[in-house]
Amino acid sequence: MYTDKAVRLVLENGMVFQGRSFGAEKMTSGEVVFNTAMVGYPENLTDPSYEGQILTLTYPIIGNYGVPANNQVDGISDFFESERIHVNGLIVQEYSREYSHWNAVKSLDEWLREENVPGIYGIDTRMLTKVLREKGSMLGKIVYDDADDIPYYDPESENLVDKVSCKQIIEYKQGEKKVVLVDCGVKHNIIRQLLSKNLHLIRVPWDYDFSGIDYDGLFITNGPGSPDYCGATVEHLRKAMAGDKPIFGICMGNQLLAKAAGAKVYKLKYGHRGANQPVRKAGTNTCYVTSQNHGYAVDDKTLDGDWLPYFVNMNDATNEGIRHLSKPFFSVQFHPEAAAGPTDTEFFFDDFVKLL
Ligand SMILES: NC(=O)CC[C@H](N)C(=O)O
Repeated sequence: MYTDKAVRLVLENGMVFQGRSFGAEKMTSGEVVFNTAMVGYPENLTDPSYEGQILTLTYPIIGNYGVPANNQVDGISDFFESERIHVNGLIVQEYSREYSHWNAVKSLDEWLREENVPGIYGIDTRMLTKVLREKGSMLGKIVYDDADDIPYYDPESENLVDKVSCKQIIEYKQGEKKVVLVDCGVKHNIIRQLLSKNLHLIRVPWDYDFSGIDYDGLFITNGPGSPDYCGATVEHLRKAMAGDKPIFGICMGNQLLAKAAGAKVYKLKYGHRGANQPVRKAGTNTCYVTSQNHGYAVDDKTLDGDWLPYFVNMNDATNEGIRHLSKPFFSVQFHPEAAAGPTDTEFFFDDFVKLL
């Protein structure tokens, strides 16, 4: 049974939200962010880009479809986005004790306890989200009424990419075309997508100098925290950009490609996290609904003349992708692999394969 103790969510601006615990019986701290998707907690909790964050789900009833089994083929899980839960804590309005789904094998509460991650329910997540939208993302902590306080933890005080990237090269051999995947904290659905295109994937750590590999294309993954920690990746990308082999980046990959191109990246007030973020292809009226999870954005006004903005967010007009004018280099800030979310932009994987 879940812990169900009186616990508090405390924000760095002093606001306190009273709730009750589920999941692991443990206090926690991190950056409090919110995701507006209605479904997708198994994918979101295991997305490495959420490392160190306390995730608020704005959909008011969470847990009612349980959690799937962690079946894996070659280390790639069927339904999760990595090997473990990456959030430091989970904030929900109502936790559904009952669950029912064809592939559910356990409750969300059981899974959180197994992975030693605390949850808090009974929080007015609409009010909390309004606070985060007005004041910006904030540090926060989940603390117990009957225990000593803990300090705030700022996930941006350390290199999170180094924590979640693979530690050595992993090869997935299938087709003839060789793609180097620079792993900044890759979501498994990116690997599933690329393998479904029959590629020979060589997954390398974020700071690996891949220039010695004879590859056909380069892929830069998503990843947690500030892109400023990934100077090594940016240096390697710059060297690759002197040639003309195709480069495709997603999310952190967009930010790192932009930095390699000389542009600036800044932190958004509260980020984009959800499954219905509208983007428009620059210079057209073509729009897509996308899955997103990012706190930083590229300042595309700082791109030099060889680069163009590729997509624009229709809510706040921030950059959602860049492309090179003449070379086959492009990246998107949103998630074409979805997981969770709409698959409308999955065609980018085919676009990339056609360039190889
Ligand atoms: N999903 C991602 O790759 C996120 C990139 C980066 N950590 C950000 O928050 O903007």
